[in-house]
Amino acid sequence: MRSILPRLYLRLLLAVILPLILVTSTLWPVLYVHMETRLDGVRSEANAVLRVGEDALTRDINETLNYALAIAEMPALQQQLAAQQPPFEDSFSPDDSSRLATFLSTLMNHSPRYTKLVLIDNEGNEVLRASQGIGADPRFETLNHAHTDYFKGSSQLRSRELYISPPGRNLQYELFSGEVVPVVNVTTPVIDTDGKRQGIVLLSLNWPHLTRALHQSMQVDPEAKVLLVDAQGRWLLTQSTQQFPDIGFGGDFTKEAPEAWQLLSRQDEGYVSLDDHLLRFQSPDIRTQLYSGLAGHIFSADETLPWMLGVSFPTPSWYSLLKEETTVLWFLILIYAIAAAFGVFWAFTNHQQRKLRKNTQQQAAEVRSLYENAPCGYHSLDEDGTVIKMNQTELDWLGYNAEEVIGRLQYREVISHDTRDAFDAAFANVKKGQKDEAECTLLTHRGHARHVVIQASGYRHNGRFIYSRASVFDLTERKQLEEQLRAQAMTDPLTGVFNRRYLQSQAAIEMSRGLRHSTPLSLIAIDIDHFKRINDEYGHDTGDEVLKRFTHVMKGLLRQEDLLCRVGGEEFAILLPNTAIPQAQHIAERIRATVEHTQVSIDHETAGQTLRITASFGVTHILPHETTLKAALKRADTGLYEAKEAGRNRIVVKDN
Ligand SMILES: Nc1nc2c(ncn2[C@@H]2O[C@H](COP(=O)(O)OP(=O)(O)OP(=O)(O)O)[C@@H](O)[C@H]2O)c(=O)[nH]1
Repeated sequence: MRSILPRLYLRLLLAVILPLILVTSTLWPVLYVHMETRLDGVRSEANAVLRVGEDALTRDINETLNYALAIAEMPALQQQLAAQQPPFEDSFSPDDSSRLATFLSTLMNHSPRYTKLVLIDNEGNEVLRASQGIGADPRFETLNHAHTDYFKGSSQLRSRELYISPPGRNLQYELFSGEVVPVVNVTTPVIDTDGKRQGIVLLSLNWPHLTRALHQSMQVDPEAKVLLVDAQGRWLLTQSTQQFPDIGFGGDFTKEAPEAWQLLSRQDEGYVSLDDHLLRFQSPDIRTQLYSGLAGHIFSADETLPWMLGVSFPTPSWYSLLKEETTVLWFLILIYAIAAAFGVFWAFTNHQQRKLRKNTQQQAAEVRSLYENAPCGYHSLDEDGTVIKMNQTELDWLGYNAEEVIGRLQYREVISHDTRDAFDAAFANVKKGQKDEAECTLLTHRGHARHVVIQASGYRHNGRFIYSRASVFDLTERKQLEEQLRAQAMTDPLTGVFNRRYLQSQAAIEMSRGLRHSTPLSLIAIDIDHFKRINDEYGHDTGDEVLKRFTHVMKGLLRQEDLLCRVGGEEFAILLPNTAIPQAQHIAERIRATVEHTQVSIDHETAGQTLRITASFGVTHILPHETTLKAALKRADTGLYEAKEAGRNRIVVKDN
C-alpha cells in the first residue's frame, strides 16, 4: 500500500504537468506569433512616432536656419552694420536704425520660437538686439559677444554658411531677465553687396519651445516616452519624462542610465530593450539632414552633434497580452483544466486498472500453481492426440520436461499396450463431444508403470473439436490397497495361510484346469486332536502358537502348487492339484508322522518346555463331474470324522 500511494501521487503530478506541457507546447506557437505581431506593432508605432518627432525637430531647426539666412540677406541689416563701422557712413540714420530695431522686435514677438535676434559687428559688439517680449533695448548695445562660441564659430564662415551652437543656458538673457531659458544659438555672417563681411546675425532658438513641440508631436500615445541626448550623452529635454524623472536639461544621461547609454552609443539607430520598454532611436544630424536650398555648410561644436532622438513604448508582456486577450486566457484555462481533468481521470483509472491487473495476475499465478502442483495430472490434447498442455505433476509422473512433451509427444505413446485400446476408445468419444474416462497404465520415461484413470472432456467450437481437457488420477495406491484388501480377504491372519473363501474360489479354477488337462485333484481335511485341551491347559495364546507351528510344519512338507487353507478353528484343508488319492494319502501320512514327532515349544510356567500334538486326516479326491468343492469337502470331513472315531492320529481315505 505504501509503495502504491507515492506512485499514485507521481501519476497525479504527471497528469497535471504533462497536460500543461502539452497545452503550452501546442498553444505556444500561436501565442508566440501573437506576441510577435504585437511586438511588430510596437516597433511600427515607435518607428512612425520617431519619424514624426524627427520631422518636427528638423523642420523647426531648418526653419530657424533659413530664417537666420533670410535676415542676414536684408540690406537694411547690412547698412546698419556698415554705419557702425569705419568709415562710419551716415547713409543709415538713427531713424533708420530705430525702424529696423522695431521691425526686428515685431518679428520676434510674432514668433515664440525665438528668444532674440542680435546683430553683431566684426569685433563682437552688439549693434542691434530684438528680444522676445523685451524689444530692442539700448542697454545691450555695450555687450560684446567676442568670447562666445557662436561668435568664434562663425568668424570664418562664408556667405550662406551657418554655425549652430549646442543647446545651452542663455546666460546673457538670464542676466537681465532673471529667467533661465535654454537656447540654441544660430549665427550666420552678414556680407554686403561688395562681398565685405559686416558682422553676424545671431538668432536664438527657444529650446523649451522646440522640445515642447517635439514632445507633443511624439506623444501620440500616452505610453510613449521621448528621449533626446547629444553626442556626449547630455540630456536635452526640458520637460520631465516618466522614464527618467530625475534627470533635467543638461543632466548627464551616461550616469543616470549607464547601461542604456552603452547600448545607445554603439549604434546610430536601432532598437534597444530598456527594462520593460522597447526604445527606438535614431541620430538625426542637423548639419546634414533635410537642410537644402539656401545654406552652404552648417558648422557646430563637433562633439555635441549628432543628437540622439528616441521614443520608447512598453514592451508587451505575456501577462499584459493575456490580460488584454481575456478570451484567449479563458480558452487557455479551459483547455488546461480539461487536459488536467482528463489526466487526473487517467491517473485514477490507470491506478485502478493496474490494481485489477495485479490482482488478476496474482489469481492467475495461484490458479497456475494449483494447476501445476495439483495432486492429479492435467493435460490437453489436440485432435491428433498430441500434447498441447500438461501440468507439472503429470510431467513429474512421466519423468519428462515440458519442452520434450508439448507439441511433440503423442499421448498414447506413454500408454501401455494393454491399456491403449481403452484410451483410444475414450479419446474417440471425447472427440465426439462426450465425457469419458479410461483406466490406463502410463509408462514413464524410465520404464516404470503407473496405473491411472483418465477423465476427459472436449472443448468444441462451432461444432468442431478443438482440444481435450483431461484429469489424470493416480491409481497406484488404490491398486495396492485393493491388492492388500484382496490378500487380507483371502488370508487367515493368524497363520498366514489361505482361508476357506480362497479355497473355494481357487478350487473352481483348479477343478476346471484338472478337467481340461485330465489331471487328478485331491483334498485332505485335517483337524488337530484334542486341541481344546491345549487351550484349556496352556491358554489361548499357546493354542495360537501351536496353530502357527502346525501350519509351518505342514507348509514345509507341501509343494509350491499345493494350497493349504485354514477352514475352521483348528481345521485345515489341503487342495493338491495333479495329485491322485494314493499320493494324497502319502502326503497326509508324511504330515501326520512329522506332526506327531514335532515338539512344540511353549512358554508356560507350570508346563514343560515342549508339547506334542497329533492330527487326524480325511483324504478324498474331486470327482470328474463335480463342479464345486462342497461334496469333496463333505467326504473329506467324513473321513476325518471316522479317523477321530477310530482313535485319532490317523488317516481315513474316502474315495467316493
Ligand atoms: N487357541 C485357539 N483355539 C481355537 C481357535 N479356534 C478354535 N479353537 C479352539 O479349538 C477347540 C476345538 O475343540 P473341539 O472342537 O472340541 O475339538 P478337540 O478338542 O480338538 O477334540 P477333537 O477334535 O475331538 O480331537 C475349541 O476349544 C476352540 O475354542 C484358535 O484360533 N485359537
